[in-house]
Amino acid sequence: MALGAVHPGRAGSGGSGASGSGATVPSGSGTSPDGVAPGGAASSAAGSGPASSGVGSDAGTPGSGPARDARTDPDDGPTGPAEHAHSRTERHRHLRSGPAGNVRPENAARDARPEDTTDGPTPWPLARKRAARAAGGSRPPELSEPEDALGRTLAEPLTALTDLPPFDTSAMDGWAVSGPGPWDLDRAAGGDRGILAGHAATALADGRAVAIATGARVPDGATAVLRSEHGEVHDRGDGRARLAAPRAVRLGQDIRPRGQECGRGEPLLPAGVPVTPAVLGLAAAAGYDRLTTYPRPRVEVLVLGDELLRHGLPREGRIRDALGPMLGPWLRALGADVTAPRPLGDDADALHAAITGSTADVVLTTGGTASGPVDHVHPALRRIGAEVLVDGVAVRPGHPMLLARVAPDRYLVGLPGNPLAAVSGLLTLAEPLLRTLAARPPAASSRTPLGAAVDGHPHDTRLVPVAYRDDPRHGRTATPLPFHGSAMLRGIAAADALAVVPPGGADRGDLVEVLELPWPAGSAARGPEGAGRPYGPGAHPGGDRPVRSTFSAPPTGGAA
Ligand SMILES: Nc1nc2c(c(=O)[nH]1)N[C@H]1C(S)=C(S)[C@@H](COP(=O)(O)OP(=O)(O)OC[C@H]3O[C@@H](n4cnc5c(N)ncnc54)[C@H](O)[C@@H]3O)O[C@H]1N2
Ligand code: MOO
Repeated sequence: MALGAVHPGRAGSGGSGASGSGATVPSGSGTSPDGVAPGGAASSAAGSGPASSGVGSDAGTPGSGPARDARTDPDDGPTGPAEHAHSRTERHRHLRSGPAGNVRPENAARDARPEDTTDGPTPWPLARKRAARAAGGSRPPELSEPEDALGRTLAEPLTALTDLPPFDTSAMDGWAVSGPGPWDLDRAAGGDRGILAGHAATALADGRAVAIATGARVPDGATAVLRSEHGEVHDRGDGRARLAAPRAVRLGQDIRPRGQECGRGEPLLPAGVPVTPAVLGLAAAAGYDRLTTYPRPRVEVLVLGDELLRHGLPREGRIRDALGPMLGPWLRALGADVTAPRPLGDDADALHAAITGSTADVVLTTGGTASGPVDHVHPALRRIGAEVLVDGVAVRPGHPMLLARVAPDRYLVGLPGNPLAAVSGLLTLAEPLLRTLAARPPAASSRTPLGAAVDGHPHDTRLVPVAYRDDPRHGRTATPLPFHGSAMLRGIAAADALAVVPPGGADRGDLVEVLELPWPAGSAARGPEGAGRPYGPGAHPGGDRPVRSTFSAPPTGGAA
């Protein structure tokens, strides 16, 4: 519950007079049009639009936050909105002059921070590294049942405990034949239905054939399997039949030889591989009943905030807890074991007791990271003498996020309360920490061209929800989505990934790092009214309907 969130310098920056915005509160209220309609009509009118991110209160204004105020940040530079409200034209001018095209040269010296400075927010890439290295590794490996092993990491190589297939197997329904045809059909050998999968077979003599099912063990003496659609049976009237093959039959045709996939003792997968459903299948086929895996880190989620409701509609200034329902499944997808989120309200003693009493590897708090009167996370950490490893990160949204060691091998990740800021903290700090604790392999870094320009924060990284779209010029692009304000989840709920936009911004077509989300790309919401509409001119999501606000200030909040 941060109070006083109105940015002191924002009054002059609001009120572009532009109409048609999705913002429902006036500038200075904490809801920024930045998150709503980057590049939208209002932004062009203001000349410093929402896309000039990092400029609204949502994107945060450097040096303005309580977390920063607590420790003077020499790197923050000027804090006034005027400094940050670069027009797109202005930004492009800077971009063109920079060698990498992204960082404005005149900011480069100011932005350069020594790798391990303890002052000021930690640069985003360094924060992720620190989180990954905070823990030495996982708890010791253990034998787990397949259903528990799913999503964990193999602690030992998977070695075949059997040949696969374990015997010569028919690949087709038809007949096992011995030698060149035609063949005497042996109806007695396997009964009417021939040899079925899972049944034993007697040896087949040269010149004879027997019906066989897919997956059945091929009898000794068989030289090939003839598919049912490729053979002709001629009844000889005396209860016997002849089988003929109009086409030539190759030796070994449609027989899967024993050991074709692997021999017993052959390595199948190395240690360190994540256990996917396919790995579970392979392990079962190869003879495993249980797997040796690294245990999942245990995470306890503490949801702070007296204003939060767990059911029903927002009322009397209170809102629904959006993080409790979201974080459990998200953390599970990141490999953690998560208990039901605990709502703690804004109670300093309850927080202290919950942190010190927890047996989880990681306590994850939501809200209370700033320095409002009921923001208890920092005081709680001081009270227990925790070692703060990351205290604020140069990223928008989410800059007040933090990471601390609260006891040997026990960690606390403090996520800011604004929901998209919490996602930012989850991916910046919790994901790398949990990756190490779960002994998961590092995520493959992937870079994708941006589908539209994104204005940058002067010296903080931005994380922007994107959807993958096909672009005639750039192929698959990461197209920024609207509704990416720190208090909003509408953009991320329609997103395939989060684009990492470097300080200074990036242009359409620039390759940017993307953080994949733990659900399939392409499953994001689409449609004309969906948040999946791309960012850019004409994509103003709030411009086509009235804004429901009791305030009379311009709905866009201007450049804010
Ligand atoms: N004077 C300043 N105030 C604030 C600054 C700043 O720089 N100077 N930074 C802002 C930023 S950025 C963020 S992010 C927030 C972080 O604040 P807290 O971590 O202390 O979070 P709260 O104040 O508790 O909540 C912030 C906001 O989010 C809502 N919230 C909280 N929990 C939930 C939840 N589980 N589900 C949905 N929404 C939640 C809460 O009601 C507030 O609206 O601080 C700013 N303040
Ligand atoms: O509102 Mo804050 O930018 O960290 O999300």
